Amino acid sequence: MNRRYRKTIIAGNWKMNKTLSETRAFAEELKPLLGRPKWCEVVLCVPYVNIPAATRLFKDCRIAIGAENCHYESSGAYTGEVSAEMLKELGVKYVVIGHSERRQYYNETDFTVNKKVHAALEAGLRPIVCVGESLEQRELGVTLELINYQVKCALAGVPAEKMRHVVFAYEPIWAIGTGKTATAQEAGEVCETIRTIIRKLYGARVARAVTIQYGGSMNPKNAFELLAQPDVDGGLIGGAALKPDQFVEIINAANQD
Ligand SMILES: O=C[C@H](O)COP(=O)(O)O
Repeated sequence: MNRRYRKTIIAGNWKMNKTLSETRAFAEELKPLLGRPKWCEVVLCVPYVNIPAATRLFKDCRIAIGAENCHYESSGAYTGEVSAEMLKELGVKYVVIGHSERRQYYNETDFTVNKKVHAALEAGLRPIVCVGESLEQRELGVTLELINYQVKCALAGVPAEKMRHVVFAYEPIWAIGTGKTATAQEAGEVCETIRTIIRKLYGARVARAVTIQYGGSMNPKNAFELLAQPDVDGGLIGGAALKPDQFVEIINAANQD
């Protein structure tokens, strides 16, 4: 974390979990555990159907609401899809783009990720752009080349003045939901690489202001060490964000002086 230049963001990604009543129960349990907001911004990315309730339930504890995906067009004949504009009007602030589960199960490509980044920025949302390698790619030694490709594709055509709204999340696929975490060094190395790519594209001033999260089995036990890496500015948290006590412990790790 480098709080001098950029915001630390702890974001939960609930994926396809929690009904409306479970969302209410989560809020009730979480609120008494939350301390005073300090350094970090806290975000909960929830299923579309829970967004209206979540924006109301978490407003008084200053948790921003995010969506887990959006379409790249602003409207049209795309049955079942939701646009960035629609999310914006509901009070959504962040949107996860290009999560590996969407790339794997819904054929999202670096090309659609780029279109969605543009759509999110156009609508006034902050995209949390996910990049990361599979186990095979790590073992082949191509992680950094792949990250370079994913980051450059995601940012194609994004002007420098919009970059302060963009967040990256480095999520090694082999660490997602597996209990296997990247070591702090591995996470730090890739997050540093992402910043270097942004520096080459946009210059040092832009690069040092971009928040880069780590995601992949982050939990109360490993959060502090991961967040202590200079280029790891927060977390995108799946499983541990479903449990109020664990999520708060991670927020507390990010808030330590
Ligand atoms: O978006 C969150 C990531 O996929 C991490 O999920 P996880 O914390 O359950 O490994």
